[in-house]
Amino acid sequence: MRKLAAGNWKMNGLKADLAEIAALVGAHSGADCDVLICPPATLLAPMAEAAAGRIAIGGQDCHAKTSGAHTGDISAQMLKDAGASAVILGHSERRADHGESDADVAAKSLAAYAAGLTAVICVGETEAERDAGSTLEVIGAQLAGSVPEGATALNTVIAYEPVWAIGTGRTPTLEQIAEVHDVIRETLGKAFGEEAKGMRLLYGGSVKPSNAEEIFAVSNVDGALVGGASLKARDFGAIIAALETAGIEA
Ligand SMILES: O=C[C@H](O)COP(=O)(O)O
Repeated sequence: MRKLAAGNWKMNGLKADLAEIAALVGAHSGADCDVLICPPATLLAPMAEAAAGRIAIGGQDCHAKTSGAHTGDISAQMLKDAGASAVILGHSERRADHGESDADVAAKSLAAYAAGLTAVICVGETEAERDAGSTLEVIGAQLAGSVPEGATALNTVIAYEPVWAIGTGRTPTLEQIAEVHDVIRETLGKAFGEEAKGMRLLYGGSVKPSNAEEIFAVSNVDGALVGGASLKARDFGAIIAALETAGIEA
């Protein structure tokens, strides 16, 4: 399967930062893995133009409906229209800041499919849940509630992001990442059969150039969803290079 390096710019980036995309496209448009950058909505269209189809561009959220009286929201169709081919859904920051439930994430995923976007559906446990020994149970429930019927290897990517590892510089052990990713693959297999084998499973949470190689060598890790280290072409480029190497060695 082709690996995926996805960058989530979160609420960062001004027009001046489009230079990072130009640098990334210049250096990595022929990469031996897929590259996706999800900028804030204000930069979607100019970034898609700068990327010129050589790397993929995605949104960070979408509404479950296609249009209507929903001030401040963006539909999947609008993301597509602006040049996106994917959308991150159910990120823990959306779940925490906007009270998004698994059912909301499932509804948004269906909207993404209908618009022809790939849904990058995020799951992950809090530190308290890990300490309580309920990580696998939490992930299982999030998958069951957030990944809708109709999910395929083409339209769905799952990102495992332990909440306590996001932006903290802390990461799970490689064994802990393997344990969760293996369970995600198995759980998806029970729900979606053969399709699950081709669904890409990304790890996210404090991925950086210095730890990317060892994380990409872990079983069932098919790429990464990178926050802070995706903001600079140089750092993200190093992560892309580590993923390309992992793909060749696999
Ligand atoms: O979506 C990306 C993740 O939340 C990871 O963020 P981070 O790489 O800054 O820890």
